Amino acid sequence: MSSNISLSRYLVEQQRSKGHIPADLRLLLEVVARACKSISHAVNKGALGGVLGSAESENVQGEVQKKLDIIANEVLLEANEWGGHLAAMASEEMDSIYLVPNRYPQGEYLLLFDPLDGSSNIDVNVSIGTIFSVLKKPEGNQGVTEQDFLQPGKQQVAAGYCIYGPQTTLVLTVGDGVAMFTLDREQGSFVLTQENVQVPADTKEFAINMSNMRHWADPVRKYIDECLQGKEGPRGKDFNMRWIASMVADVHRILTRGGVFMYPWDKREPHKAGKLRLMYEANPMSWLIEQAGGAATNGHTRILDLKPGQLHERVSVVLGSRNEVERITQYHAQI
Ligand SMILES: O=P(O)(O)OC[C@H]1O[C@](O)(COP(=O)(O)O)[C@@H](O)[C@@H]1O
Ligand SMILES: [Mg+2]
Ligand SMILES: [Mg+2]
Repeated sequence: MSSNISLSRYLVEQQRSKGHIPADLRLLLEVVARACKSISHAVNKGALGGVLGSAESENVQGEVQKKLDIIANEVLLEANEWGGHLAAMASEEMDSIYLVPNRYPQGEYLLLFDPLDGSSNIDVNVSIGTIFSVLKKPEGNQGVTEQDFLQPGKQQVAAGYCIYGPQTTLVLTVGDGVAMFTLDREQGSFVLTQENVQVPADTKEFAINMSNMRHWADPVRKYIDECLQGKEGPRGKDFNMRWIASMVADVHRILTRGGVFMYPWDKREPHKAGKLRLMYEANPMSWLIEQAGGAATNGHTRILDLKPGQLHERVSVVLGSRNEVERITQYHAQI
């Protein structure tokens, strides 16, 4: 159902009547949305636009980059660097931070992004997305360093993602709940399609990569074991499983109908806290989930309270329906 409220109008209301965001943050979010629209067009062209397949490069995490990883990164950098709202940006695809060049006006915000989430889904035409997080540059500092980015997720001033699926939908929070905007391709604009998104506290659906089961720690194994026992087990109900291998798509499902998502620490690489990145994957998703009434922990601690030690820090993630996240977190305390 269309509401005829555009993203621009929603943001103006957040600024003027609700006083939630200043004008330059509103303008920054408009630019991020425009960049997502442009990535959506590139995704839709697929093989016709020459955007499928691998590039011959690796990112800082040692992962082979897809062409679309690089294209999406460029689109976000180019769209945002000259607007005057930002001081610097950081991305999954760049080793270190990107300072807004001196020839452009300097702003007060820091933008972090995973330009293309779910890269393994690109070539097989399955949903992918862009994740973003906005922080305020610490006051009083001249210039920007990586240190300025290392703020806990609870200090985010805006966060969201754009999913490129059967529909392109931008999902946003500025600390006033979660709203969803669907791209109307005829109008060329994002239109409000859901406000006050709520994740139910209970669920019968979990999302985890089951192929890693033998590597999990005991609390995760216990939780999934109990789910798999269904009606006959201690939970007394049957569970369903989904795994899209794109965090954006899995979180979008949870925001839409509930569920719990886990990418836990495992024994394959014991020195790594997890696979997902704290600052531009876990933090923005955790804030969205909390704003929708859900919960997000690393098995022990609320994700938004974690103080990052480095830009590309990894983290174990448990998020979604509140009662399930609490149960899994309790298992970590007990076992
Ligand atoms: O292939 P796996 O190990 O199941 O991992 C899937 C996870 O990896 C990710 O794709 C990582 O994101 P990138 O595509 O941005 O590297 C998550 O979105 C997803 O939850
Ligand atoms: Mg990702
Ligand atoms: Mg990515």
